Amino acid sequence: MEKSANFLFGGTNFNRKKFAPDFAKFKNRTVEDDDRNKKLSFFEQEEESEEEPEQEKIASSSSSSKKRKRKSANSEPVEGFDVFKSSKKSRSKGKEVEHDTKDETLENPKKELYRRMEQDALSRKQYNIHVSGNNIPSPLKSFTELASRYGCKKYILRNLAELGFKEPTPIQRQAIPILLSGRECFACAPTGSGKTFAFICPMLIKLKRHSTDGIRAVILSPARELAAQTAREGKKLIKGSKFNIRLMTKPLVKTADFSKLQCDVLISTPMRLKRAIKAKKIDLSKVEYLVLDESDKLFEQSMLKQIDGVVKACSNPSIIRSLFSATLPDSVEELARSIMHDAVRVIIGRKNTASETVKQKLVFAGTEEGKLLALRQSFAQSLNPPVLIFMQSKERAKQLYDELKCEDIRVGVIHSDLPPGERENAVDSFRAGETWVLIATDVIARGMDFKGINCVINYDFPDSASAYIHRIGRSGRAGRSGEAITFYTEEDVPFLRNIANTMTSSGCEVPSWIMTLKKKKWKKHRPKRDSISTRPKDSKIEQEE
Ligand SMILES: Nc1ncnc2c1ncn2[C@@H]1O[C@H](COP(=O)(O)OP(=O)(O)OP(=O)(O)O)[C@@H](O)[C@H]1O
Repeated sequence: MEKSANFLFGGTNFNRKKFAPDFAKFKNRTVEDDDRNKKLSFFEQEEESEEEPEQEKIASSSSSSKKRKRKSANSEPVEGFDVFKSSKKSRSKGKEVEHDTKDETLENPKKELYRRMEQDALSRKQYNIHVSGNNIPSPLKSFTELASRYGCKKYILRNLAELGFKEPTPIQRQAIPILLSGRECFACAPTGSGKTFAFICPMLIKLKRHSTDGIRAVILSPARELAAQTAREGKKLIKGSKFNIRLMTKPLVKTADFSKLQCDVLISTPMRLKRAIKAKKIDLSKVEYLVLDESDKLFEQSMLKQIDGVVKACSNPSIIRSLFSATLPDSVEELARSIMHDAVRVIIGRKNTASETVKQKLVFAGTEEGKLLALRQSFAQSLNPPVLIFMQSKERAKQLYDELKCEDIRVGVIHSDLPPGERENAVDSFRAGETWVLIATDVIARGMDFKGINCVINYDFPDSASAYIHRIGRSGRAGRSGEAITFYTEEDVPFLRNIANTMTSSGCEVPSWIMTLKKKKWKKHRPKRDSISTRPKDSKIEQEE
């Protein structure tokens, strides 16, 4: 027993001196404090009585402490203080009570704190949650805790239930309480593990209700399709409320009067938002929440300038920023640490690994012609749609589409040369099952949640390990199983080892000769490849003439 306790608290030494103010909170709690809290709850009940959660609004004190309270060591939500809140709640409702009573808590704050720490450690171990930072809030046990701990409105819980979500995913268990307690965070969790709701849910709970005060939350996504998907997912969660979630579209940037626009949450790509900022069309000074989804992509050189512009425009000093991705390079972590305030780091499982629910295979195709033959053969043998095929460039995506479009396969294509409407159609038709095979560039490699993709084919070898992780992560989402096939030619062999490492760390077997290859440092591996065609060269010449 003692052994397991040592294990759980390995490296953790409770510093009573450091947390003296928090002990004082336990000791100095008075009847007035209780009354004050009751008044706050009542005030909130008056405002939105039909939506008010049944359980006591523990979060009222934390929401009133919004303005940079996290800067003060005294007011930070230390774990002991959380315990205090939940014991108060359990007295009032008699629910979720373990065995703590007020007296016990007051007399034994240290014991209580240890108990909570032990529970948190067990829970984090169970869900493979790794955290670092100060005073990290306990992971959620269930969605209902959102009401009991944070005063979440009923409609959100109802909508989560309607979506069929029975319990929070590991990233939701930990990231939601962190953001709800007013802390900044950067998080890395596998593809398809529910990161979207991990940041939308706490945002809506904290914003509480629709307001005419202007934009209060911004979510940045690196691609239009992902921004549109995030807006759609967010709207599922606000059903039954007056919240306004808006997607920044081209017409909106051009024509909208943002000073009059009803918008609580704005979802945009960095480019579109930067344009609106530059044209002085939009005021982001009241933004309380900023989420950088697929943060490592957003921090790439091509987007960094726009991100910088948006971060600067969100000038509210109390802003809470968060970074989410399935891949978190050390450089992004460093950047995050330097710009964020007292941020909590959350990693689910092992950092930068592929989803374990995807069966991964490497296939040597020899030449470009060999790839096309292999693809046709596999379709002829067993086409199990939906299938997503990734290409290294829009030119190659067009070429493959031209090769396959006249065959019996319902095939679509998406790349950045297509007009927005056609891009949207390509995604919608694929979602609706009208196209079985979607040929794509990396524009949809990240974040896109197509239900039940059976197979991802990396027709062209990905240009980085993170591209590989995101591409194959379009399959095997939300616990489902999936498959990923990666074609390679001689040119790709030097880079096999990097993919092989990712494969083995997510439980897939890799031929031993690949593991003996030298690891190569890669910078965007996109070799010049022969064009895609199986037509005999002579017939091509005839046609060109
Ligand atoms: N608590 C939950 N229970 C069941 N399903 C969930 C839960 N939360 C989210 N999902 C579903 O899981 C799927 C993947 O979620 P999401 O798109 O947020 O993944 P992600 O972690 O952002 O992936 P990626 O890294 O690819 O962006 C979605 O279909 C979503 O509806």
